Amino acid sequence: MADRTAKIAVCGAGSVGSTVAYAALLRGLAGEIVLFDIVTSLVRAQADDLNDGAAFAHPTTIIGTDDPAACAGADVVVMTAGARQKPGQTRLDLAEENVAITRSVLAAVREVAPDAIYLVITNPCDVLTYAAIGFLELPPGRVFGSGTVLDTARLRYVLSQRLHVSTRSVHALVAGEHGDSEIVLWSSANIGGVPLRAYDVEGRSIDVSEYDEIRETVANSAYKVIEGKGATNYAIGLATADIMSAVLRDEHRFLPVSTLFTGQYGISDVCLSAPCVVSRAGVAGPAELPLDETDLTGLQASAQTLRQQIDVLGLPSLVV
Ligand SMILES: NC(=O)C1=CN([C@@H]2O[C@H](COP(=O)(O)OP(=O)(O)OC[C@H]3O[C@@H](n4cnc5c(N)ncnc54)[C@H](O)[C@@H]3O)[C@@H](O)[C@H]2O)C=CC1
Ligand SMILES: CC(=O)C(=O)O
Repeated sequence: MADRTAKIAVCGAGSVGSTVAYAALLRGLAGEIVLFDIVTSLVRAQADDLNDGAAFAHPTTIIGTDDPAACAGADVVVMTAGARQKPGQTRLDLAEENVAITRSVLAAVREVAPDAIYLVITNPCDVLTYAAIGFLELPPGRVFGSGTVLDTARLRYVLSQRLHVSTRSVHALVAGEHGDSEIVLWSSANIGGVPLRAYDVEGRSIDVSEYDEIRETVANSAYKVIEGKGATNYAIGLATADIMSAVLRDEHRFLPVSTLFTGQYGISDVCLSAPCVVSRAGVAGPAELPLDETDLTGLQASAQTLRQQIDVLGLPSLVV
């Protein structure tokens, strides 16, 4: 059932922004969804197309506009505006251009939506989450990134296919950067409660020797899709709607979103993903799982990759 009082503002009405709005519409997350983009003809057309489907979805008003003032009073602001990867580019290659876009978009939206929860999708997601916390000058818990929620869904899909079980029975997480240095937390992975290392049902199991190849498959998934169709949009649309549900419905759900680390796992002053509790108040955490040495070292190395990028961009420190 749609929450008629909730308002979502989606900045950027390209592939990702429009699919986020579509997924939110289907899940009935809000009474009003505002799509904001600088390309007036595009944003109006996206809203018209979505409104044409209103008869088949939850009652929701969709507005397409080039005026950031329309985001006024939003409960959740989703940042998808910016450049996307061309085939062969990494997410980190987008940093400089997208930091500038994020700064200008969020400055305008914050004026009218100072009480919102801000969710960063634009890449490089972790670096931009860090930048957005600085630009917005809001408590870090009110600003976070989709992080490895999408990568975790990809991992669950790959494991479910190999083990022939539902994705819902796969409890395994991707953490760290939403990007090339991401890691799988193998030490806590389990299938229906059975540790992955001990799992052997109907002759199906995953050997430790397969871990690296599975991580590569998950980390390269976006490159493969971008090679084929120029962008990824459906899975991130669904992932973003799921995160927004955790916020708007105050679900207090553990999700691997990107948040500011302040000493957890020996990591500080960088945004990356580890399980956090997501609720109407935003994000709390990250929680400190008991990681084995390999997972801990991998997480710290991923943090180091992101920290170097933040240094290159000269973003001011968030942890003193
Ligand atoms: N975090 C994640 O898991 C994922 C992140 N992404 C990222 O999302 C971003 C968007 O991707 P797409 O939608 O495919 O790109 P797109 O090019 O289809 O759409 C981007 C939109 O941003 C708009 N825009 C640019 N500057 C703007 C400004 N100053 N104000 C308002 N709107 C502005 C453009 O007009 C365009 O419509 C990219 O950075 C991409 O890498 C994509 C998929 C997954
Ligand atoms: C593009 C991107 O970040 C993804 O699909 O993972």
